[in-house]
Amino acid sequence: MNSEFLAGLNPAQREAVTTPHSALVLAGAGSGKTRVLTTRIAWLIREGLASPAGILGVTFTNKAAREMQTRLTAMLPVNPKQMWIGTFHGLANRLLRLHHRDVGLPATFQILDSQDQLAAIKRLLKTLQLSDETYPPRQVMSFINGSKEKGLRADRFAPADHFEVKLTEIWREYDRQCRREGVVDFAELLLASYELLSGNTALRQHYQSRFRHILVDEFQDTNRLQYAWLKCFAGDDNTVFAVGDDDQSIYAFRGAEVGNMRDFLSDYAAGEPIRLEQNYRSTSRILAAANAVIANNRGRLGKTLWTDAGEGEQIRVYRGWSDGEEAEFIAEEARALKREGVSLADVAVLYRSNAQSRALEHALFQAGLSYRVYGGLRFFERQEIKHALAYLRLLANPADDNALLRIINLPARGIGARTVDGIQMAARDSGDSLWQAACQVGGRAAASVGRFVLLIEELRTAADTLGFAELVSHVIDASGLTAMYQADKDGSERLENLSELVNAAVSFVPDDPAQAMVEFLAHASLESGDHEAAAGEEAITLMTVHAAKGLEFDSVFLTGLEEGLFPHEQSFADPDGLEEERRLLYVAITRARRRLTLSYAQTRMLHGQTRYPLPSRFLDELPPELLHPINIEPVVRKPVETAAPWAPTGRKTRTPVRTAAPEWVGGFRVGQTVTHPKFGLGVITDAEAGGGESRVEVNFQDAGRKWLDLRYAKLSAV
Ligand SMILES: Nc1ncnc2c1ncn2[C@@H]1O[C@H](COP(=O)(O)OP(=O)(O)OP(=O)(O)O)[C@@H](O)[C@H]1O
Ligand SMILES: [Mg+2]
Repeated sequence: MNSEFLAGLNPAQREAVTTPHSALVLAGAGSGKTRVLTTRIAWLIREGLASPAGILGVTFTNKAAREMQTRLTAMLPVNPKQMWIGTFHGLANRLLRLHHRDVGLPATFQILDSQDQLAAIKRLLKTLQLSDETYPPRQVMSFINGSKEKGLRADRFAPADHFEVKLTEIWREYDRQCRREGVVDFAELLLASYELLSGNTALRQHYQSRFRHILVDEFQDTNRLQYAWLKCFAGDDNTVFAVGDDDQSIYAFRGAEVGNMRDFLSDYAAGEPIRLEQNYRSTSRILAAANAVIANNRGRLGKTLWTDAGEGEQIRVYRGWSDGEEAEFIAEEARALKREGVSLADVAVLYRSNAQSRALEHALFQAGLSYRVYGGLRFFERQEIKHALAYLRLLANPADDNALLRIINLPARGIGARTVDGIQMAARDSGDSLWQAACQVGGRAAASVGRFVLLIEELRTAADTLGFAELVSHVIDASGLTAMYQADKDGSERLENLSELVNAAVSFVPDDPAQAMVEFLAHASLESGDHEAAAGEEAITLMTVHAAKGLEFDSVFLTGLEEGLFPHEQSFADPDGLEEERRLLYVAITRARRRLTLSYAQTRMLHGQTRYPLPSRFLDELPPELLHPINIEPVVRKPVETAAPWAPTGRKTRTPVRTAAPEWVGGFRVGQTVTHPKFGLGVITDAEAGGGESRVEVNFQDAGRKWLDLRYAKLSAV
């Protein structure tokens, strides 16, 4: 039992690593849950209690899976491919590849990412001659996915009303279309592999005796289907080891259920959860801030978290006049850190919404700092990459109608929309794939379509002789994509990305070289946006708080702490929504090891609109003694007689003091927070002065935007 892996762990961690039973580790951020899980795998193998092939490990992102594999190969002489470590989707894909026949899929089935899925739904609505105003494609998509994530099938679904009857019909047709084309969406990956196992006792027993040890990280974010999926692997003799933190559950909007934790304890007779209470990540000030925020949530399972890392620096709070100024401040700070010798790889800038990254990217670019945006437009989602992949997909699977539609006239080769419609109609009538229909086109379009068919056939021949990476390169050139982007004066970045795609193909190591293309295409659909094109270079990490889960950085800038943004406006109406936002904030704060900077702006451009947000209510939930306002004069707190109606109970008021005033009108200026006896609290968004008249426009928290004449309006500054 005295493995070297146990040295350096605290007693609770050691217990978790070595427990012979199924167990749930319930512990706060940075307490070593992921470390314990990884160490447990290494320990089980080293002690001879498990073989690498007997491990099933579920992580939340592909990046986390890769990190875990890298760590394990450093600890043990194992081939990481032997262990099944991956995301739910990645593992489901692996299962379906092995058993595609049992679920009626072709060996080369393709995975639709959400963009592809949306395109497939739009195409279907057109075929069914349904209006996408009556049936908005996104709504159809979330109906289908949401239902599948509950383990449902169109045949067993009980529609609640006429609209759902119609949606269910579309769903049934959509599934038929996917089958015909040999494609599978994300929700289907999980559901089909779940049905495969739950419906086949022999197969289930096979996997149960293979994977003696099942380990799950970030367990709080599993949904019902994922829970049921895991259960298929867990027979009487398997141990299931799950680690999680109810305070970090941030995917309720996608059906994640903290209730799974309670079920886990009873389903696996796991006894009491194992608690880890020491945080090894953050300074005590950072931890105190996180603890203070999350204490405002109800119904928590309850945990203790402490650190002996020392107080550390205060948490800095910066207020920018605009989002641009906020971004410049961060760029300036990052530059200063770099001058001090801090590696940019230790710096992260986090935000609530992807749309915020633009201003930040701009400022970092201007400052000449390298950065990497995660989870924005993923590498494999870029249009030029999708075009190239569509050629490969059509080579791998001629029935892939999505792929054919994308490239039949791209680059333009004189095949008009009417010809494409004709092909679609012919395919519908004969039940053929679009490819088969295209091969039979006659008449005026025969020449142009014929050229396309010849091209694909030529590429297919090339696929038989070329290595995979050579094939990718050949496809990009022979298809005309290279020439198309060369002719485009803004095409140079796209050309770079295309050659990066060739690089990705060169460095891709398939499990089965004969299947390199199919495996690569699956990888491209599942990859969660952490393609490290400029790997090796030290760069600042830009990501959403959701994407930052499980990660840690020495310095964290958390931006956009504004009402409407964080907490997000969609959460206002619903106390559960607000609690989820608070958990998100808890996740964000606990990413920081040593230095945390919070920032907000008084004006922000979002989705093409200028907003004048109030500072986030969450700022009020942080104990003031932990904070160091950088450019805000001391906050004067005074009691209010009546709290603003939208304010949560217990909200303290604060007197924001503004930076240099751009424009004063009758004692007020744009950006200022004011109150009105009838309309309540608001922010001045515009002002006009002329003659004896001065007017201001105020955006009231409750009453919306109003122009007020300053001669009559009883406005007062807050
Ligand atoms: N016993 C220990 N001694 C020293 N460092 C430790 C110990 N346990 C964990 N750590 C370190 O603490 C940090 C946080 O660990 P880890 O990421 O495993 O926490 P976690 O509980 O998974 O956090 P999160 O909830 O954010 O996912 C890591 O840098 C890890 O290496
Ligand atoms: Mg973790």
